[in-house]
Amino acid sequence: MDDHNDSKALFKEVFGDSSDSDDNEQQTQQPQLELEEEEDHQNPSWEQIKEIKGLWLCRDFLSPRQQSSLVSAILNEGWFTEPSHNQAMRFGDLPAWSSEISNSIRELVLLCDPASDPVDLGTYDEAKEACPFPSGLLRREPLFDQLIVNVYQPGEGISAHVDLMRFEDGIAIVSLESSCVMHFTQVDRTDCDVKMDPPMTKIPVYLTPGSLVLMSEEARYCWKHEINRKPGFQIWEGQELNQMRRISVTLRKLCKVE
Ligand SMILES: O=C(O)CCC(=O)C(=O)O
Ligand SMILES: [Fe+2]
Repeated sequence: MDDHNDSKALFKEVFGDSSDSDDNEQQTQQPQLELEEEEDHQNPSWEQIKEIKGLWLCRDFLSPRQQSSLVSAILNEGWFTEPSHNQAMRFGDLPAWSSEISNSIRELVLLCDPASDPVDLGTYDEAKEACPFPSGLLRREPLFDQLIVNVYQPGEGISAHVDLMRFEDGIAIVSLESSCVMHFTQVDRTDCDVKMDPPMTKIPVYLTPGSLVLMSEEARYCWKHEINRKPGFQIWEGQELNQMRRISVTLRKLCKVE
């Protein structure tokens, strides 16, 4: 309990807290990840991975200060006290720091969501293509209700997979600590006829600490993602990456059960 409160306080200190701004206001969820904090100014910019529809990267989603605060909040949860504990999964009511991330993702994507700017309807389709998260998904409540935190020691990664179909479209991954290369390969399915030349190309995506990956549509359903941290696989710009511990936070939404 105390640990939880400590981490909440720590997170508030670094990320700000809008809940005590006006006692008379209804307790509404406000975006609290102040990504444009004064002395910790970040300028988050989106990069579309052009080979993979629906794959977006925001390289400077969290500032170094926000990253260390988030790492502390995660470690303060007490989920990783044993070296053998390397994954924690939570459903439903997620920790405050995780809601902060969700709010921040929503806020950041809304800044370039064509549906929130009806003026330029002529180019709506183009603008939709250029949006990091489909509008329909962005408006769902909650945006995410499942959380996985993975802690990888050097050499450890995750094998190629498509996330389970029990999760809706629209997945977010925040990277912390060690940089890594995530590789994407096409799934071998007839309903995923993604045109690639040559067809089995592996697309590497460099994930730096503080970056955010958003996967939807083809990226989520038609491509596997993997992180192979065995020697010889973590190469970026011709250099083998120096590996340390890596932490990732994955946010997803469970499909509704009919
Ligand atoms: O650790 C990561 O960056 C990816 C995690 C992941 O793909 C998953 O949990 O499904
Ligand atoms: Fe995954």
